[in-house]
Amino acid sequence: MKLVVDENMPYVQPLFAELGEIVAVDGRHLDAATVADADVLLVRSVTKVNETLLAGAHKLKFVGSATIGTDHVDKAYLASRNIPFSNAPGCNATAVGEYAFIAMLELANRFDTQLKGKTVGIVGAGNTGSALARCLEAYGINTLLCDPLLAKAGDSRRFVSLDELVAGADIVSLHVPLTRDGEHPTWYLFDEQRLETLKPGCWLLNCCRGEVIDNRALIRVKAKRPDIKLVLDVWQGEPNPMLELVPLVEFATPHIAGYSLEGKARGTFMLYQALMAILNRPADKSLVALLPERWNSRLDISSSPDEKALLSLCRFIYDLRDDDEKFRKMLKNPTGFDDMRKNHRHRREFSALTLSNVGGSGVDWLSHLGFSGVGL
Ligand SMILES: NC(=O)c1ccc[n+]([C@@H]2O[C@H](COP(=O)([O-])OP(=O)(O)OC[C@H]3O[C@@H](n4cnc5c(N)ncnc54)[C@H](O)[C@@H]3O)[C@@H](O)[C@H]2O)c1
Ligand SMILES: O=C(O)[C@H](O)[C@H](O)COP(=O)(O)O
Repeated sequence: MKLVVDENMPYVQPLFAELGEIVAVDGRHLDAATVADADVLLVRSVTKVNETLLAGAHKLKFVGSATIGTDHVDKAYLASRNIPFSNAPGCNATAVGEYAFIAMLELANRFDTQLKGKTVGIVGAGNTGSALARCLEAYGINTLLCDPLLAKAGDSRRFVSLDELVAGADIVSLHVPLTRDGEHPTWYLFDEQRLETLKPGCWLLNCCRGEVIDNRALIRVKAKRPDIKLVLDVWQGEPNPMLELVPLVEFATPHIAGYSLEGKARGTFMLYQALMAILNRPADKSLVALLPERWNSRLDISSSPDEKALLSLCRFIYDLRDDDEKFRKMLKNPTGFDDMRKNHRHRREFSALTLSNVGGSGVDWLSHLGFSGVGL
């Protein structure tokens, strides 16, 4: 069996080697010839999976994407060829939620204000939006959720319309899939008109797909509205973001919000489970056995941290400033965006760090935030 696999997928050898020959490829430049005799194709978001790529791949038994998003996959085409497809819903949701939460703490620190007391609007309350909401609620932040599809499906949480969210939120964080059709398409959901209605001093974060914001309009609006502060992990036209947009952004990263070690590993593992089920073979390997141990030293805290101390704690896990600095330097190189993604040193999730409360009570919220705890 020949498995063509994106080279940026960890743990492929231990999970798939028993099935046959693994050919690791640069997913951004994968061509039809390379997949022509593949039995299995495992991709990430940078590979366009469509008729152009697969018309000659007659042996293909399975296509998997180790990602949450599926806008790079022509699922109707796969269905028309009866090729089973799986993605990895939720695999990196914790990573995205923690990234957005940390970014908000960083913004508060940079502008000498407090996250505490602000209202955060979350557009799209699925896996990543909910992961962010959990962090915010653990820290006592008021959230507004907008998700007309979940509202219609009977989700019991309280939802508001997008207009209400934008009118009420001091911070807006985007967590929707990229869609062009249906009742609630998200392509340019934040167009010039919508961007202009953001509250004075609003912070806007995009960790979903670049094209959910009209980036050209964002540049125009930002010129008129310097009060708006931006965190962008995703960009229209990746891997070539509009270079004039980058200096307007407070924290800029190359689509790595979901790049925790755990998140990437879960993505590969979910495809392993899906493929084994299709091949009718036991999926007897363990994800926990693949991952490195949690950090074994624990951090003692004597009292509930204030916001500055919380930021220090978060920076211990992930210092967003480092990636932002690297991103701005890397962009000078034409392949910098992808190079940085390829060589990214995956961060751990909050749960990798064990906190111990040596001082008493009042710190339960840190375990709700995601940290592992001893006596919290
Ligand atoms: N930056 C990254 O590294 C990264 C990582 C993971 C996911 N993503 C992107 O984020 C997207 C969301 O991920 P998820 O795990 O939360 O997906 P999800 O499917 O669990 O949740 C998305 C939610 O958005 C809602 N939605 C759809 N259209 C909407 C609209 N017009 N307005 C409001 N809500 C709408 C859906 O009902 C759904 O509940 C993915 O599709 C992917 O494109 C990016
Ligand atoms: O949809 C997703 O899961 C994310 O956007 C994913 O983390 C993107 O990473 P990539 O597949 O491009 O490596």
